[in-house]
Amino acid sequence: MEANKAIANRFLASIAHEQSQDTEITARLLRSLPLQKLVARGLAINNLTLENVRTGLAGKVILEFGPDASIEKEVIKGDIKVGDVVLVLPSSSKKSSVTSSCDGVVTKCTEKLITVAVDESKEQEVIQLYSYSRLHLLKTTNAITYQRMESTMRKLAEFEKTPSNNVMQYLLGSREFLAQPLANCSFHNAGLNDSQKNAISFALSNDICIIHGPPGTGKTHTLVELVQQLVEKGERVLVCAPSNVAVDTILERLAKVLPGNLLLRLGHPARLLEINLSHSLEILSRSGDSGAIVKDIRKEIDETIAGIKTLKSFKDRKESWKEVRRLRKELRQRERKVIADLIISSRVVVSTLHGSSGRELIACYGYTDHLFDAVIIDEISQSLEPQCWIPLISHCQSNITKLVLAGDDKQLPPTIKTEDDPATRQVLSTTLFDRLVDHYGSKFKCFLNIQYRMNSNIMEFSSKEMYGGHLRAADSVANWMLIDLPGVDADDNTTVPLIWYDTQGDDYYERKEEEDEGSSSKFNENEAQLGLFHVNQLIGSNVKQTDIGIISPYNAQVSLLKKMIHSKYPLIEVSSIDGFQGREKEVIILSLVRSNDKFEVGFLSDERRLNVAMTRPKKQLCVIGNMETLERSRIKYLKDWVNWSEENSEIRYPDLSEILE
Ligand SMILES: Nc1ncnc2c1ncn2[C@@H]1O[C@H](COP(=O)(O)OP(=O)(O)OP(=O)(O)O)[C@@H](O)[C@H]1O
Repeated sequence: MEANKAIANRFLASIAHEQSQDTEITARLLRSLPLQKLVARGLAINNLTLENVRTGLAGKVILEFGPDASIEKEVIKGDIKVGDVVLVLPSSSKKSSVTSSCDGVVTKCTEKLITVAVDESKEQEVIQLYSYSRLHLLKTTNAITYQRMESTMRKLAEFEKTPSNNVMQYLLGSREFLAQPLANCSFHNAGLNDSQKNAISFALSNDICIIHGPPGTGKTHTLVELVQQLVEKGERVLVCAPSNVAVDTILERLAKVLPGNLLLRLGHPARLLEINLSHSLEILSRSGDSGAIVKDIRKEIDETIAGIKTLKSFKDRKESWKEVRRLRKELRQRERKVIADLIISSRVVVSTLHGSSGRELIACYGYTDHLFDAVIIDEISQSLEPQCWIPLISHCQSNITKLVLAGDDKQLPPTIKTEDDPATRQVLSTTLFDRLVDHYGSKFKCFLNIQYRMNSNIMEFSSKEMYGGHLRAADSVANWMLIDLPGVDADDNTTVPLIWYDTQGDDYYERKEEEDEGSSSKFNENEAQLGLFHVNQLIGSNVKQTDIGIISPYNAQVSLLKKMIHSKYPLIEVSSIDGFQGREKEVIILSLVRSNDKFEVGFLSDERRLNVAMTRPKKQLCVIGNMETLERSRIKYLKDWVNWSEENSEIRYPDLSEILE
């Protein structure tokens, strides 16, 4: 079988399984937990009122919800965020009628307002929602992301022979890689280090390149310079990442170095930073002359819809809907042209991987044959491989001649929901980064070897175990400690980069959360007390709350820590390790939780998760955990970590009675 069909078929089966698992897990939770518990788990937002309905871009209606003022002062967001798919339901409705609700995508989520974009075809359901005084949102499975991966894989399978495009051939493993001599390059950013310069020159000279950037090594820095260089060469670039957060990070940096009119952000402008708003396709399409006409039509539609609410007779409502449909058709035609003009006149388009197959972009091929020369994908190790194919397959008409992938295979992989099928897990957890390195070795991989985040002691174990000892700390950070922060006192807690509170002994036994639908997590109360104890000491030494982060691999421990810490220190960030990937703090307290006689370590056995945890702090890492449980587990990485820590960190043996005083 041809390589394209083999890859596509492998993923098609896995995507289908993953989607069914994801849907099943969500459905089980929605079925079995009452609304209050769903809210407590962050899966629902209750007590909302529908305040406004307006027309969005590309056939979407935007529903604006606010908190029901008689019950809540603000929207209790839980885990619901921009990009999530939600069901909108009347608060009075029985769970059994969930299927008849209206679904949409969250486009904005603040304390005062949450907006949901629904398809215009759902207009009847939207009108029905108007008659309910109180509504709630339920987080549900995002079928769209699966559909896009699936249709991309189907298109990949349809190629009758290997495509002539070089980039595709590398991805299919059907082309030998021969590195080209490095182009001479004059860099805009004079401060780039040699490994960054090398990566940029390599990417400019070759069709394909992987930029391997361990934590804090300036991946984004490097990509920004690369984009500048490509634009100067006259190339059109599509920059993608799996999440909106990652996309916005790179957009913010690009906006500082590229002329505004060359840069365009696809997707909802909801969470864009102020500085990025001027690049939003939606905002730009509303300005200028053609934007003004489009705006007028939109206004007319919104007024007509608002009027429908007040109409009593079915016939009048039907007539008004007919008018809305006519206006929408006109709006779509005008909008399409305005949007295509904007995209074609830009040089760099930034979007999520899924967004790269959006209607707005694809419609441009009605006006031009060629949109992009180069595709850059950031956070490749957090993307499923089928996601990475989306920009390439959606724009195969453009005949992409360069692909640059950036990421780190030693940090957390994409989340996979499937638990019951190891084969599916294996297929999906192998990222494009892994597969290419497996096939081509390091032939087109460029390693960034200087990190600008951590004191060298904090970095050392990670460098040795995960990066072959090749990572170095920049001089500017190698020796920094908490005492270097303005106003911080010099004492035992601020002049040490690595601290371990060893909790071996009976006082710190782990406990299991009460079994609930879905899962049961672990927690360790006395470890949490110890976390609070260390925080008290740091605050006593004048370290700011906002400079401290507390993380743990277990959600139950995160909840416990939040309760304990936030009542006293509301500005300290408490998070799961997974939720903290890509972030940093001056000091990180890591609560490991596991402490048992069987030496079971659960989540701790994933070395990539621990690697993320230990590379978040800049000036101090404080680990709270039972060294014996780790040392006597069967996991070599954990044994090595304990042995290394015994030599290289300050080990403290807490006296619990003093701490609990
Ligand atoms: N050549 C350099 N000289 C000085 N500082 C640099 C250099 N390259 C990167 N930095 C700094 O290092 C920090 C990390 O850079 P950046 O955010 O680009 O890294 P990253 O690899 O994308 O980060 P992450 O680990 O979160 O993925 C930033 O504060 C950046 O300013």
